[in-house]
Amino acid sequence: MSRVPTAELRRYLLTGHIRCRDCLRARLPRSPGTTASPSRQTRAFASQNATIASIAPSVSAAPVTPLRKQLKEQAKALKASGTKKKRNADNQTVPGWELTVGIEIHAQLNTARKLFSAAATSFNDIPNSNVALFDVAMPGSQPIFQPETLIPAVRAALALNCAIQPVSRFDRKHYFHWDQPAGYQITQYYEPFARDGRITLYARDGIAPEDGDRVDVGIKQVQMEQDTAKTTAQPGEVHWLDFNRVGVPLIEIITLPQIHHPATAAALVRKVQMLLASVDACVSGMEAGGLRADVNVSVRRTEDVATGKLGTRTEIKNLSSFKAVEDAIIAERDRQIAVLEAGGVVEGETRGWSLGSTGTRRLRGKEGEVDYRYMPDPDLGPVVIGDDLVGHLAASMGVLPDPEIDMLIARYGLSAKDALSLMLLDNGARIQYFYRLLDTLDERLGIDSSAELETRSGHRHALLAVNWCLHELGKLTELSADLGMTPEGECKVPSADLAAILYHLHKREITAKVAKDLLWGVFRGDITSGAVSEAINANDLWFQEISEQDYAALADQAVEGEAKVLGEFLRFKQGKAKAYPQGKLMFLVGKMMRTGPEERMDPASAERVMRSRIEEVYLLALEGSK
Ligand SMILES: Nc1ncnc2c1ncn2[C@@H]1O[C@H](COP(=O)(O)OP(=O)(O)OP(=O)(O)O)[C@@H](O)[C@H]1O
Ligand SMILES: [Mg+2]
Ligand SMILES: [Mg+2]
Repeated sequence: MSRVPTAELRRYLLTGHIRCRDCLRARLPRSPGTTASPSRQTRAFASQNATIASIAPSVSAAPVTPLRKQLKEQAKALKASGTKKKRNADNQTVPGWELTVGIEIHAQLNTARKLFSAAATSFNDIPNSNVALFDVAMPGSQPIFQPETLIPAVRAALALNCAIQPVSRFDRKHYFHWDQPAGYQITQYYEPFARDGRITLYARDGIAPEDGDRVDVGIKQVQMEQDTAKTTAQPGEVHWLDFNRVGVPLIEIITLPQIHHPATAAALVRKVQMLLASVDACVSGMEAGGLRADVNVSVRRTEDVATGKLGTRTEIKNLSSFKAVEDAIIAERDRQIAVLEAGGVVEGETRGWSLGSTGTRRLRGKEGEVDYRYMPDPDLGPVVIGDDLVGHLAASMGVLPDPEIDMLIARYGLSAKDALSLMLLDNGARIQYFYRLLDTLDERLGIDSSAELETRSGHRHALLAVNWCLHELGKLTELSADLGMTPEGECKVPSADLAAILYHLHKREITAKVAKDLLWGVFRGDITSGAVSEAINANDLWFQEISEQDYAALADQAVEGEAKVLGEFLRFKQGKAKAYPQGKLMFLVGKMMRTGPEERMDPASAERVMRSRIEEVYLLALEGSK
């Protein structure tokens, strides 16, 4: 992130004095490094507030380390410590105990304006450039509810099967922290705009096997509220603040305490992300910070389940990955059980979790819990949502994830796992890319995309497209920067260019190896958009396959001296071995590929010819000689 230009904000925050009338305009640094060390005043402000950090409800001050790196370091540390962690899949239950979890999910709504001001909600702009006077609580400024924020909010609540409330209200929730200039957050709590929802999770969503085929989790309510400023911690107790995020509309989705397994909790958050993306309600997913989860955890002995009374809950705030949700719940469950088994009591408290840790850590206890002094906001009237709006949004909602996954499986022959991955990647944009790619591919292959593709060969090009969308595009991001995927489903590899590559591959006009090289060429910009075929021409990359006779000759050569290997095929034919020796077959194919002109050979053809030579020539000869 670039440096936060503090000059204007400092003036306001420290002296209450501000010059500009509308938005706070950022000033670019005069030269790099000139303002890198913060002024005494900023330091004073930061340290004065440092103690407050420990009681503030949300501080997103963690320095950003790539997830992959964090996980690697975590694995290394575990290996070094000699402690082998139990796999999460084997750690869903503890005999004699029942776990209960309720989740609060905060999601940034996809709107152009903030909740109570007309400032833009763009996050990639220069820090502190999208800040209206109300957003920094300028005395005299007032909230102006932006009705358009209701559109994604209501769509999200409908996707969660909630009852939309005709009248809802905003309250002030008071606490003091630097990321909240007014000293209170405007939120709905007592009269939210949506209640009584439900989310259904299936086995394919990744719920714990103990939950069977499906589990329903109730949604207590969905409320609208303001986001806080973004804090970036710097060395020496200095914090940089970006007020672009202040006042951005959020929804808080609160589930009932009806989840009993850690994997099911993670699956619920994943599904909520997918649902919000499918109705276009949310800007980005967890990996990009658009979704954050707080998990509430309690345990009770199985013999106490019949009493209906839950154990005391603790809350772990601000989890930012699905894995963190599952890991933190497991760690907290085990901690609570250990406390109770040692004869202690679980205290209601707020706890924190950082990636790679093995336990949750206490942030504040119940006695330290802030009294939020909720009160109705006198500057805001009730929000009235008419049936016409609800009806219109319900009618125009589009396909939700479950029917879409069903369709992907039935129509294109995808596995449930691949369908789910496609839906989740790039917060729903990867599947849009897949549809664009498939449309172009269908058109080039002359396939009527509206017709049912029931045969296996009908699925073949779709499966090829899925495979490349998931795995080959995925490989590009492993080694290099991101794909630059837009919400509409276009990226650095235009779908039309990938369609051209896959068209030639599907028609067996190029090899898979050449196709992969072309993909890199397009990604790096070496091949300009629309010029895939020209690149194949220019570099003489067309596949000129050797003849069947050539393949047969290579097969004969590969089989020479391999009597023992051929014996394995004979054993299978005679029923002495149960499984076909596929590994041995591929060994022989490998030999063929190494001796022949690889760029003119197709491994699938080599395999086919080798298999038929074994069956029709060599085995007959072997049988005859016995
Ligand atoms: N005994 C319990 N065990 C586990 N979860 C619980 C238990 N009791 C309540 N919960 C869950 O705790 C969550 C409470 O969230 P809610 O937003 O209503 O209150 P809060 O956490 O006090 O407020 P906030 O954190 O927003 O200031 C819900 O998801 C609920 O299901
Ligand atoms: Mg809450
Ligand atoms: Mg909470």
